[in-house]
Amino acid sequence: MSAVTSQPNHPDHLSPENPEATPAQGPVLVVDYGAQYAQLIARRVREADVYSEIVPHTMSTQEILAKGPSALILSGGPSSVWAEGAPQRDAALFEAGVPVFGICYGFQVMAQALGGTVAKTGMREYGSTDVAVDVTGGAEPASILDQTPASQTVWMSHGDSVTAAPDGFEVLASSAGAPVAAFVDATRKLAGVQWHPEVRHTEFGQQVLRNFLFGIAGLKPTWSTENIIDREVARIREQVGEGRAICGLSGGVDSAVAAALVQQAIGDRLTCVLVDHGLMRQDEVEQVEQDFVAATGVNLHIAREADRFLGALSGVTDPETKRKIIGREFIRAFEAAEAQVLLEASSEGARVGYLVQGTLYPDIVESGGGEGASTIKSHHNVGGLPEDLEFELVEPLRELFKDEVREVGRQLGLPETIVGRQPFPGPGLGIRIIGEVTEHRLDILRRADAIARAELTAAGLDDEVWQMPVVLLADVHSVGVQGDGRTYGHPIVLRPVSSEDAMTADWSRLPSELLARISNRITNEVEEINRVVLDVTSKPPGTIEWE
Ligand SMILES: Nc1ncnc2c1ncn2[C@@H]1O[C@H](COP(=O)(O)OP(=O)(O)OP(=O)(O)O)[C@@H](O)[C@H]1O
Ligand SMILES: O=c1[nH]c(=O)c2[nH+]cn([C@@H]3O[C@H](COP(=O)(O)O)[C@@H](O)[C@H]3O)c2[nH]1
Ligand SMILES: NC(=O)CC[C@H](N)C(=O)O
Ligand SMILES: [Mg+2]
Repeated sequence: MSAVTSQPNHPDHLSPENPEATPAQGPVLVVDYGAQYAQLIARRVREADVYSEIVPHTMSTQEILAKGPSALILSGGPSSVWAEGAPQRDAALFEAGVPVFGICYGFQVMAQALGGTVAKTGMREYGSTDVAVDVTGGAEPASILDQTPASQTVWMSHGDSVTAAPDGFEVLASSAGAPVAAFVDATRKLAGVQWHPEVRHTEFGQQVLRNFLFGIAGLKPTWSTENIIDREVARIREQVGEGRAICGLSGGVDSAVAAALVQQAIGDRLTCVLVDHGLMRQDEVEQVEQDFVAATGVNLHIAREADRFLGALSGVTDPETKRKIIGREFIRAFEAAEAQVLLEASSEGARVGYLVQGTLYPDIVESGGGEGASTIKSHHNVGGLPEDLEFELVEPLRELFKDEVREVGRQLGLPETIVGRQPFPGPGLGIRIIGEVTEHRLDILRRADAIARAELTAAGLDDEVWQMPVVLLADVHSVGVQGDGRTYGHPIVLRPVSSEDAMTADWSRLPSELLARISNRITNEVEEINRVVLDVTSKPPGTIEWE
């Protein structure tokens, strides 16, 4: 399951010019109904050594079958099967003899197409959910729940539920909000689950997928993989040729790995640019400047642009507007840095042309870049890019997830202090102040954040916690009593989460002594804060960042 054993969703791999990659067994096609997780499903199938790629739900049944799939997986999606214009599927797809597995919306589509019932029961389930497996029935010879326990915790994200399975199906499991949570018709090789087996937080998810692929569909693990590093270095060389590139470098994992790959491809024709947008954490810019260059030897230019960003953000409170402004100003800052970079490289008059970004697949899908996927939030480096972008983007990691990127970083020899670093969003503290972003509010948040981070580190929990945003509720006040006097200060939110790829997350159960220490220190040392609250929401339904 390492980065180097995963394949992107790239049609070239199945093209006739690439006979080596053309498997005797047709691909498992993931029909994307606008899911956040379609790419994750394809990745999990490939991790089971079966080739998989994604097709849009707008493809007709005939077109899908013409691709010769060995099996189909219908993904989740934001629609309700009852909504007008909701994507549907005719029964022909299920009658073609090709094994089909439905996940969440795909499960509901399958149930509806074959005569089952889907209803809005009013019982919605998001995040961790208990399901009871019906062990009495136990579909023979193969069930998708083989080798999983009678009671298990899965991750759900649904409002509609299947209340009656179609004829010929056996109901395998139920939950409080999903009377039919899994079903199978082993004879017709059709099966489905209401939950998400593809996310890491679903404990037996990979087993369920394997049960479908090997037990129900009878596939063989024939897919072997190629090396991501070799492939990406070759792609970058082809794209950039003899040109020059700048890389937006934040000190985070993704840009560090992207920079290392591009450096391997084009050497010192790469210059890294760290934009100090005034939204960084305490001492962060200085730290990246020293430690990063020492560890990697990259050519680093620091663009000091706090005035540009804070000016543009003045008076803005809407999260998407903030994100778009930050995305635009990042590009303006890179353009301004370009001239300086060329001057330093004595190539005035030329153009850099290429901008390297550490964009990952989750940034793209959350920005609404998947097939029919909802926009959850516009990541500054994707959905926040301005229309008049003149750089050609170089994004060697855009098909990968964070755990894969960390693995690539390790293979490239980057130190653990960089590849193990907790993520920090490009828009920085700008999306952790709920309300307008001002110098004063940034200063409050920076001081509180520094305390929380120092205490987490002192407790030795940096590796266990994926990240811990500290969020300032700048427009909220609450009453307190300090030194026998009344205060009317701001609350601050701690959002520690565990995750593997940021697609799903759970709130971290931090020791209460640690929470007490953080709360005590922040309220004592940061005058403007008189209350510390803990966010105990999983993703879904929450996201990790508040904006
Ligand atoms: N302050 C910054 N200066 C320059 N580029 C930046 C900055 N912040 C973010 N970027 C660019 O935006 C991309 C996306 O940011 P993101 O935070 O997702 O990645 P990262 O910072 O590299 O890694 P991590 O997820 O570990 O924080 C980065 O890879 C980088 O190319
Ligand atoms: O570079 C980034 N630019 C962005 O605009 C952005 N928004 C969220 N994040 C990070 O992405 C991961 C998932 O975050 P959410 O659960 O809040 O969507 C978490 O790790 C977030 O910190 C961002 N990173
Ligand atoms: N994640 C999903 O596929 C959700 C399916 C559908 N939109 C529901 O809420 O039930
Ligand atoms: Mg970052």
